[in-house]
Amino acid sequence: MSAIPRLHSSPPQPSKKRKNVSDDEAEDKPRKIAALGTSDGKPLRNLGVNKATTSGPKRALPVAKPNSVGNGTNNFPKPLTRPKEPLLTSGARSRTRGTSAPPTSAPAARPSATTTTTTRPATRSTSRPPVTGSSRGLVSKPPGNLSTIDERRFLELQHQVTTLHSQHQDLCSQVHTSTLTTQATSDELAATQRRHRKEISELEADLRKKERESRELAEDLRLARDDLNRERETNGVLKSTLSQQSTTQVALNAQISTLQSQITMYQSQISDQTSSLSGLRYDAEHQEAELVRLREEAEEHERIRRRLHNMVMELKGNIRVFARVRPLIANEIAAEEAEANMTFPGSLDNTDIVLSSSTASAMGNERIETHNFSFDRVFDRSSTQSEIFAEVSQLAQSCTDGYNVCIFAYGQTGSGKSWTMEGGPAPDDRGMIPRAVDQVFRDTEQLASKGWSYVIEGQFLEIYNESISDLLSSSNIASSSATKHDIKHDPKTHSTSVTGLTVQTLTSASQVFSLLSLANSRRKTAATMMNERSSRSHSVFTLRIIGTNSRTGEQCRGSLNLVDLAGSERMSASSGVKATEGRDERVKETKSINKSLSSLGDVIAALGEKGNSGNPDAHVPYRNSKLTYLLQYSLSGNSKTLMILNLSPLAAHLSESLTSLRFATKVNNTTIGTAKKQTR
Ligand SMILES: Nc1ncnc2c1ncn2[C@@H]1O[C@H](COP(=O)(O)OP(=O)(O)OP(=O)(O)O)[C@@H](O)[C@H]1O
Repeated sequence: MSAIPRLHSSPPQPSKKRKNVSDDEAEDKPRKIAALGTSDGKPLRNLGVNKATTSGPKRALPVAKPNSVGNGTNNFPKPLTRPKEPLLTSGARSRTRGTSAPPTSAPAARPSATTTTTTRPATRSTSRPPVTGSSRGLVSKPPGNLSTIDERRFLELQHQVTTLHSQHQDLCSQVHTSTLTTQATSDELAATQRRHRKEISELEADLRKKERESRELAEDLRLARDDLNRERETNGVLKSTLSQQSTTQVALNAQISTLQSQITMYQSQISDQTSSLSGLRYDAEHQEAELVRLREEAEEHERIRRRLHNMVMELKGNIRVFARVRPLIANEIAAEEAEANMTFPGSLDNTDIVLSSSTASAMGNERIETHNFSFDRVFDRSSTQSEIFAEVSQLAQSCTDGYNVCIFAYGQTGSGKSWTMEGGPAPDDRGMIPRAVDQVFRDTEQLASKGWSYVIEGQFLEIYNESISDLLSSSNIASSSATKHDIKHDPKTHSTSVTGLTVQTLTSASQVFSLLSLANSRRKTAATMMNERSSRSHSVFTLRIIGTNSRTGEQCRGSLNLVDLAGSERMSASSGVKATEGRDERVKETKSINKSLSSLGDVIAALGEKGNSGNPDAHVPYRNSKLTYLLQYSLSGNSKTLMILNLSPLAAHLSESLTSLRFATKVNNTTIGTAKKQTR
């Protein structure tokens, strides 16, 4: 805006002139007022000037007529008022020109301020009426009818009029000068305005351009602000992340310093331990030698243990006999069957059983007989399976040491043989077979730490009417019974095998249990087909255990035979079958059973005699029955044999119980030599 000139600035010359004019007017005003009034200050209208001049030439005081100035037709001076400021508009300028400015030709004749006084008479003579001449005439000669006072008064007024005329001329000259000055100023102002308009239009164009630029800048600014806000948000996120990272870093630094101090501590410990390591190494070598020595010692202890265990078993007798009386079962209780009179004296060692029976004499008197029996252990009606196995477990352990072991269950039908050997499904009711199998697998696992590894094989057969059936065969029991099975002995290894019999390699006790249940289901099928065949047959479950010691190279071969014998009742007791066909079959069965059981007794008796005579070549009739021939190596002096005599609690079975007790006593009194370990 500095380029815009100030509207009120004007060239110095005209301004100075105008100022001079104003100053002159300011100086002239009091004089003019004073000149127009009387000496005592009264206004001129109170004077009788017009009245006085009515009679003379008409010369009125000049009255301002705006449109008559400068047109040359009116010579009256302009009123004694200050000239107006010229307007800036062209209309105003034109009016100013038309009223107060002289004609355009006037500037050529316009005198300067200094020449005004010298040229005034000439100007008056050309453009104004000859006022001065008539005035002089009045001054020089007043009317003759006036008094002296009035004449003097007239002269004074005339003088005043003259003075006023003179002043009027001066004022007109000043007005003219002012008009010229105003005209110049107006032209200059117009030029300035045009220049200003041009400048304004240029400035407006600039302004529009600047506004456009401003809008663009504002848009840029808005975008930049948006960017800035986004950057601020990002910055805030980064700041919070940074503060979290800083916190984590502080924690990590603390951990690092802790770890470094620990590392320093460990390094010092390691250096300490390194120095003691050589000492420890020396100790370790010594301890290793000590360990070898201890291991050898342990193996020696194991050998001693086995020897001592065997000695204990020998002291107990190679054929041992337990007697067990079963409790009454539900149907017997319901039928209120009478119990036999059995007592168990000697509660400390549990080895005795006393049966009392009453018979009527020929004279009709009642005769009471008591029968005392003594065995290795006697178990009364309340005994449990685990109590029986506590005595049997040592035998099961012997077979892993390389001995042949044979456990018989002997007794009449229904006396509890199967219950004792196989037991019931509940864990507490499990019999000797599952418990012995468990023990064998446990022992082989424990002996593995002493260098022993074992191969265990199993077979399960049945002897019915002197023929062998395979209870583990995949074919049905009838076709299996038709297959001929021969018994073979190997005198070198003292092992027995049966031709055509299924032999399973066993790896766990659970596998054995599934085999036993398979065999039982086959026996039940056979029982349906063949009339209580299970009670009339011998079943033999055999585990063969072959051990090898990887450290000592020692080998051992043992076997465990678990035998559930057929019912031992006599012919008279089993003759209750009415049908001829069934009776013949039962007679045949009974004969077969009695033959095998009496053969068993004969073998045991012969073994006893052999032991007593000291003749190793004495004959033992093993071949008299399939059962004794099969169990040859388990009954000989090289084996350990246990007979569990099962007894019925019923009074009705007392006679059979006494027969069984007498047979068991015979066995119990037999010494069959010293068991021999089958090792190489
Ligand atoms: N100690 C016992 N506790 C409970 N019940 C028993 C016991 N002993 C045998 N029993 C039950 O007596 C009944 C006959 O037992 P078991 O079948 O074992 O006799 P067994 O001598 O094997 O007969 P068989 O010669 O006919 O096979 C079965 O019902 C059996 O559950």
